[in-house]
Order: sequence, then structure tokens, then C-alpha cells
Amino acid sequence: MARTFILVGDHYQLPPLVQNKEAQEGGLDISLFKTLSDNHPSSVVNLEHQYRMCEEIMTLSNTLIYDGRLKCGTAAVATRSIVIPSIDALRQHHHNPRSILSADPKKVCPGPTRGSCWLRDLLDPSVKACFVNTDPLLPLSREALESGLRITNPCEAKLATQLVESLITTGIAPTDIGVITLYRSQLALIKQSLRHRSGVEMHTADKFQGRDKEVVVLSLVRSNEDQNVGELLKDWRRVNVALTRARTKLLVLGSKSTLVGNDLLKDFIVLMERKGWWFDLPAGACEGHVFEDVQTQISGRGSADTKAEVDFGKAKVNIERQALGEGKENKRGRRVPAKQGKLDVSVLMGKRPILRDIINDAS
Ligand SMILES: Nc1ncnc2c1ncn2[C@@H]1O[C@H](COP(=O)(O)OP(=O)(O)OP(=O)(O)O)[C@@H](O)[C@H]1O
Repeated sequence: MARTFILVGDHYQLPPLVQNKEAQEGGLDISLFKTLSDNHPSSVVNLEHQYRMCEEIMTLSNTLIYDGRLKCGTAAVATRSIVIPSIDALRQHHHNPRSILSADPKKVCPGPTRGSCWLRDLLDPSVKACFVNTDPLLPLSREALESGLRITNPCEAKLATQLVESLITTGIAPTDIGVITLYRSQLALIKQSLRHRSGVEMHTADKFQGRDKEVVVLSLVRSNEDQNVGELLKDWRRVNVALTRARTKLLVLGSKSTLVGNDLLKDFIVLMERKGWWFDLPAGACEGHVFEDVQTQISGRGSADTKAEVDFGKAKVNIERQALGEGKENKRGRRVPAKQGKLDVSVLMGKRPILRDIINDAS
């Protein structure tokens, strides 16, 4: 037996998911690492230098979670910023004299000029950490409850898609881009609209743990009148993971008026406002630009293909049907209906909101 052992880890991030009730009651959802850290603080050594995030991005978790203990490993890490090879290419997401004829003149973005084009402003390399407030788009930016169970935010999905498309248009490699969201249903929506962008990694926060990307677009989803941020966002370890995956650019899409309903997220909002790392989207932001594929999926206005005139909600339903096997062909080429089991959600969930969110995440 060894006389000394060293455990390396970070109990400020998510622990393994323990679903078994007996195991939970026996305390197995608390890691050995956390137990030892809490009981023997004098034996803990903090590894303070990090080499992933520029200073602005590090400041978020440093202020909210790590009590200022983090430091950038080198000056180069602290000051790093994204290189956008051809910002002028954003022009191709703007209307030309012909396409403008079929657009709503009140919403059209006139050109990729700083201060008047939200995509240009957010893509600027000087924007390293930014809260992108969706409240000016209300009621369009409200969350939606699919089948009374799955939470999505179609407006945020559209904004995330446009940001990713713009990053790629301006020369960022798809493999340098990550999209993070809390809910699997929201992830399905974004994956559907970015299905042709195979290099972009899109995961829930839980699955992104341990990974990083040059740029991360984070969709927080929740936007409601009750200031209900949901159980997933209430776990500060999940928030910590989500805020620490980007190296040079982190764009957080969310509703200020909803997120201030939770103490930690309120602190986050206050910090972002105080730092000026804040962007209020202009009303009509979703419709001001030209995104061929996105437009056709969401509003059907982008092309003459009438088959594509489906809204985001239906697009999502389609992918879910594929996942269930519905509509697959059998050997004779006939369409076969999906096998469906019925789940009595009210019996399963009772009054347990955390379970509702976990089901959302796992479905
Ligand atoms: N000494 C170093 N010099 C330069 N880069 C480093 C160094 N150590 C780590 N990095 C970089 O920092 C990032 C984070 O490192 P790593 O994934 O090992 O950290 P971690 O503690 O496991 O992170 P997390 O648990 O938050 O995912 C990686 O992109 C890695 O390449």
C-alpha cells in the first residue's frame, strides 16, 4: 500500500451522474475528491494557472466560482483573441438590390458596419465574452414547451445558427466552433439547422466537460415571465462548465429578465453589465440578414422551395420522428410507422422539477 496518494480534479465541475436512488442516499453522488477536499482543506493545493481562456473569459468563472484564485498561465494566454480572416465576407449575409424587394424594409440590416449590424458587432475580435440579451425580441424569444415536456427556444436556436454560419463565412474553421446548450431538445433544434456543418461540435454542457473550442456559442434557452431558470441552470457547477469551454470568444444567448431570477445567474448578469460585456439585440434581429438554408427552414422566405416552408417546431418534430424510426422504409420500400410506447409523464414526475429537467436533457 502507498503511504501517500494524490488525487487530481475539480469538484467545482459536474460530478458523475448517479441515478440509482440507493446509491444517492448512500452518498455516492458526492465524489471522494470533494469529501477529502472538504474534510482536509490543509491538504489541498490549488493549481491556479490555466492555459485555456483569455483573461476576459477567465474572469467569469474566476469571479463567480473560484473566488479570484485563477490566473492566466502566460501573458500570451491572457491577451489572446480570435483572428477573423475575412470579416468583409459578412456582406454575403446582407440583402442585395434584388433580394431586398421581398424583405421587410423595417428589419433589413443595411450592411456589415460596426454599430449597425449585430453580427458584425458580435464577431468583432475585441468581443471576447459577451452576454447577448434576447429580451428586446420578446415575445418571439420566449421559450417553448414541446408536448408539455421538452423545453426549446426556437428564436435562440435561430440566432445561434446565424452566428455559427457567420463565423464560418468569415473564415473560422467549423472545428474551432462549439455550440453548447442545456437541453437536448434545444440541441436537436440547433443540430437540425446546422446539419450541413459537420465540423461544428454541438453538445449539452454536461457533454462538453473536459473539452474546449476557440469560439463557443452558448444558448441558455430559458425565457419566461416567471423568472424560472430551470433546475439544470441552478446547478452552479454546470454553469461553471459552460462558461469555461471557450478560448477566445464566448457568446452567451439568454434572457436577462428571466435569468435574474436565480442568484448566481443574477451575479453573472451584473458582472457582464458592469464590464460592458453586454449586447442588446435589435428588434427584428432574426430577420435582418440572408441565410439561405436557415431562412428556408424557419420562415420559408429564403427560396422558392415550398417544401421547405416549415417552421422550426416542425423541423424538430421531423428529427425526433427519424430518431424514433418513424417513416423509415422496410425491405419492401414501404413506410412503416414507428413503434410508440406511452409514458405517463405526470406519474413519473410528480412534483419533482429536477426530474423534469433531467428528462428534458436525456430525451
Ligand atoms: N502547460 C500548458 N501550456 C500550454 N497550454 C496548456 C498547458 N496546460 C494546458 N494547456 C491547454 O489548456 C487547455 C485546458 O487544459 P486541460 O484540458 O488539460 O485542463 P483541464 O483542467 O482538464 O480542463 P477542464 O477540466 O476545465 O476541462 C487545453 O486547451 C490545453 O491544451
